[in-house]
Amino acid sequence: MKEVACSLTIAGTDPTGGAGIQADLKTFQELQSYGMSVITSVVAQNTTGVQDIHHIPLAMIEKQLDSVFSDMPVHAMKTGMIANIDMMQIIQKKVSGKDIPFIIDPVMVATSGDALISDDARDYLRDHLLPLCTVVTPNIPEAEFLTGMKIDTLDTMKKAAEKIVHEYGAGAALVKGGHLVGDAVDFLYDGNHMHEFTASRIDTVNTHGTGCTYSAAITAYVSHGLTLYEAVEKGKYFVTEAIKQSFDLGSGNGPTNHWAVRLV
Ligand SMILES: Nc1ncnc2c1ncn2[C@@H]1O[C@H](COP(=O)(O)OP(=O)(O)O)[C@@H](O)[C@H]1O
Ligand SMILES: Cc1ncc(COP(=O)(O)O)c(N)n1
Repeated sequence: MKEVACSLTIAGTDPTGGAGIQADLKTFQELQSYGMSVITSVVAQNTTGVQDIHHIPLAMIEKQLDSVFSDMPVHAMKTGMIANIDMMQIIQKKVSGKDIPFIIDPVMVATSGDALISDDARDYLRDHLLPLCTVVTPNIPEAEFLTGMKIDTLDTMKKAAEKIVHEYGAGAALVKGGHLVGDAVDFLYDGNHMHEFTASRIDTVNTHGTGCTYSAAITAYVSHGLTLYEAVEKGKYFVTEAIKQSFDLGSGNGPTNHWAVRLV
């Protein structure tokens, strides 16, 4: 029988296919990890913003998780948009105690600026989900919220990564610098070592779903058995190429190109 790596995403949707569950599944597919998904919220959104959000009933989120975990192997899992505390509690209950690498993309606000989760859910995520994760992947505004720090330099990015690990108990923190100026620099801190991943900044507005794509790539690589460092190194290459060869689709922030690495 053929062995296959399996990845699970627990997140919200994007009908235009650039972010959320759709971006995660496309990325898993490109990186040859069998993709599975549990939907938390159906989001009416496009490249210009969020038009509406419909939350999946809690019992249905729980049943989807049970459907996957009772039947399928999961070699790595990630979360994206988890809109409220009730949803977080269910996910906390279902992933606790499982010996599966767990990547949290602490999605709070869409690229368009629209809020995707409630204010109190941000606190809950920090206090109750971070201690469960292998790595959390905040962008600058998310890292600022998690740490209460002003982050506007490479040095403050590193300090935030250290705080997220030492004060909030995340297994590791990958603080992403897409929202700063200059090179696109990310820092991975694993409790012992600080690693830097740098790419030249690409001049484009097509950044819808970059965080989803990056965290999904890391999840897929980890599902294949790569170390976290190796997964982030390869994930950074994947997302950079996906931005470099992004599509001018829609009238706002267009989507990244998940085929990019296969094409280069
Ligand atoms: N214009 C850009 N050029 C190159 N890399 C970028 C650009 N914008 C973002 N990135 C990279 O894309 C990844 C996602 O980062 P970021 O935009 O900070 O996250 P999010 O999508 O969660 O807001 C990071 O590796 C970041 O460095
Ligand atoms: C359902 C959902 N999840 C996440 C994002 C954030 O996307 P980005 O990667 O651009 O921050 C989004 N727009 N929609």
